[in-house]
Amino acid sequence: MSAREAALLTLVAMERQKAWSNGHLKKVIQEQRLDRRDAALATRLCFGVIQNRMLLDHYLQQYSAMKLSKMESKVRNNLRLGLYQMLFMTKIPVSAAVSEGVKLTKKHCKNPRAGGMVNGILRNLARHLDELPTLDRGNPVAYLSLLYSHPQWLVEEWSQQLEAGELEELLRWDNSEPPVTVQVNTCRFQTSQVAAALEEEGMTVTAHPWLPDCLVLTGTGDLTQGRAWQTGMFYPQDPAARLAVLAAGLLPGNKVLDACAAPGGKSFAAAMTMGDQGELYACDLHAHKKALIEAGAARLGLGSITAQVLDARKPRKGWEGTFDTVLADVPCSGLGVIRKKPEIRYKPQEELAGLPALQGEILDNVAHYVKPGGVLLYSTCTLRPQENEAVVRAFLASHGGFSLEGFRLPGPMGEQPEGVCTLWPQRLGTDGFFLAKFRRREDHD
Ligand SMILES: C[S@@+](CC[C@H](N)C(=O)[O-])C[C@H]1O[C@@H](n2cnc3c(N)ncnc32)[C@H](O)[C@@H]1O
Repeated sequence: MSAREAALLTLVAMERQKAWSNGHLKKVIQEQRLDRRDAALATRLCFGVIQNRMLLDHYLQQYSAMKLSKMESKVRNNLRLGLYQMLFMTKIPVSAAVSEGVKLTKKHCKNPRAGGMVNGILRNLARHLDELPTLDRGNPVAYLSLLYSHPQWLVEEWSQQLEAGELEELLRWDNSEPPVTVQVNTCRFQTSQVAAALEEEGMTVTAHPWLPDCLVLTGTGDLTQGRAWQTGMFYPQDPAARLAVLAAGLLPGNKVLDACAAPGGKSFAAAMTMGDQGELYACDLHAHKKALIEAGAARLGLGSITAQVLDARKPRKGWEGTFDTVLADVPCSGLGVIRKKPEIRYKPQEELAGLPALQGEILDNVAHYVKPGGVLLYSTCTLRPQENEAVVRAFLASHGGFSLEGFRLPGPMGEQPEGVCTLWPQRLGTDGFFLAKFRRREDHD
């Protein structure tokens, strides 16, 4: 199977089965044994189409008599792949982008006329690539929305938080290629030892500019195949996710609850911060995810972690007031991690409406588990005030026993005296996160 075919099948699966791009693509790459070069090309094509879907569709629609929405999914996505290569992958000859698109359409589409249609539309576009109609700049939000393929409502929301230049930087950032960052398993290995092992596997390794024991990798291929992975030397995690744990100020011997823990990244970071000394309950609602946490903890050799299936909205007998720290890394809209999950931007806005209530419900319940004087750390990987500041305000208004407490983070974020902060990707070079640290008063029941 070619790289283009792998990308096409993933794009179609995303539309039909609501598959995640990354998960489905990895499966196809493994099943079809694509080599490193083809895997990289398939990934670039698939992510590129998702990242630019609105813009591609805007141009394609102007060159097609048939509505794109009425086309068979394989035809529509073949057109997108063809135009994406012409506009964004200038090293690929335009003729190859067209002919491969036509070939794949003929192979995969039921309608015998589909190949001819794809050929006609792509050839016509190829002839006019230098004179595509310019985008209307009349409405800046609509213009940026189309140029960077982000839904208009989202650009509108961010335009209320960021000035124009920064807003565009964020949108551009979302469509850029994310680096691979991993955290060293400091409980068992030195950072230099892990860097050397990864270099031996053929990767280029650099130390993260401001987060200790974090490595930035290029030329990775499938990380899980190497000895460094198999011996538990590291785990993949964005620096922002580790900051969310560092903000809590954990100490060896602490009793910690990670209430929404799967696949386990923050639990692993927490266990490492505590030198694997203490008790760490890593819980998640979904039974199948418990195994993911357990497998990760076993691979890393972290004995302090116990995984459990638990609904963070429901009281758990015997846990009231018993934890030094509770981490509430709640389910959210994920709009801070668009760079890694490009399709998350297209989630219908209505589907996000219930999230603040769910986040509030989880926070209300898990707050009971914090012992007097203990910490509750709220985090999301989104950049929407409704799921961030508004949830914090509502919590404070109904929990007189808790107040925000300042914390210090490594790197450019430094001191956070207010106890809340947004990690903006375009400023920090990380995923987008929101953190709030609450302390329960000693004298409050
Ligand atoms: C943002 S993810 C957590 C990521 C994780 N903390 C990490 O760093 O790897 C949110 C998690 O919350 C879980 N979840 C959703 N509703 C929940 C509930 N009511 N109780 C517990 N977990 C829940 C989801 O299954 C998901 O794994």
